[in-house]
Amino acid sequence: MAAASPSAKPDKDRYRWFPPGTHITVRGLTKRFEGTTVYENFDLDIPKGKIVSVFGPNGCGKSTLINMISGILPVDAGQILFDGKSLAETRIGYVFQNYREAVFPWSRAIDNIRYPLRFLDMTARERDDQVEKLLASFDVQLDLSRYPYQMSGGQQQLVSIMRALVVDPEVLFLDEPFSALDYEMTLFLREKLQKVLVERQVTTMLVSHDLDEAIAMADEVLLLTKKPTRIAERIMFGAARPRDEDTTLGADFIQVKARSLEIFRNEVRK
Ligand SMILES: Nc1ncnc2c1ncn2[C@@H]1O[C@H](COP(=O)(O)OP(=O)(O)OP(=O)(O)O)[C@@H](O)[C@H]1O
Repeated sequence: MAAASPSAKPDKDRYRWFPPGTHITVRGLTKRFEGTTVYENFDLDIPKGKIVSVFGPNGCGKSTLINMISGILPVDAGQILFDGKSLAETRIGYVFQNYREAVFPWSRAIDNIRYPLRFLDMTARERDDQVEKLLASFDVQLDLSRYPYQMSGGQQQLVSIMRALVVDPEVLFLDEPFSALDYEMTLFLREKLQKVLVERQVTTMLVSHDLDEAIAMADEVLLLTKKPTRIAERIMFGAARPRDEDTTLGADFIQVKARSLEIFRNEVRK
């Protein structure tokens, strides 16, 4: 007899059960907008310390998913836990697509980066150390005394990524963080971000419209269906890191991309 899937368990157990190595557990998630059901009784497990890319048809609810998990958007029903803890007990970071609205125009880069630390119970010295450590991990040349208007879009997004990471988040959410940037800056930021996330073992959910990016950044690609949204498939991608443009030329990448495209096309045709 086949093993019972978690969703076949009685509700009481389903809410408690999750596979080893899981960081985020989503159970029975339901979300409707004006009569449209986006998620209905949706379950998801996100592994600890891994990068999971979220990819799917237009409007299927990629942003809605990470916004609900990160607490930006209320859920209609369901439970979300982080290592069994609530969101309030978990340190998270969030990077928005639109960095222009995310960075504070009145603050220098360094003050933007430092900002979230003021909400943590730390001494001034500890805050400085935290910022220093982060800057060292990124290892980039950036004049931190500049204001956002004196920086390129890519530099501003870099600042907002650093601001999200300065609190040493257990979980990081990114909603199309590179889609407004030019290709050169995108490649540069992907490389830097990957390095820091892997070093710090941050559990990461990345929404991307770019399938190559979704795969190249990910340990696992979460492919979603059209609404009401379910998981179409989860595909592991185990290529060595650091990954760069050449990663997308490898046989394993091409295989994962072909399978992802097949699922995506099937969904879009429905
Ligand atoms: N505040 C809202 N009010 C009404 N409908 C909404 C709201 N936010 C999202 N939706 C709808 O919910 C669905 C999912 O939206 P969401 O932005 O999460 O999808 P997405 O997969 O991230 O989209 P895209 O591929 O366009 O980035 C869409 O049909 C969208 O129109």
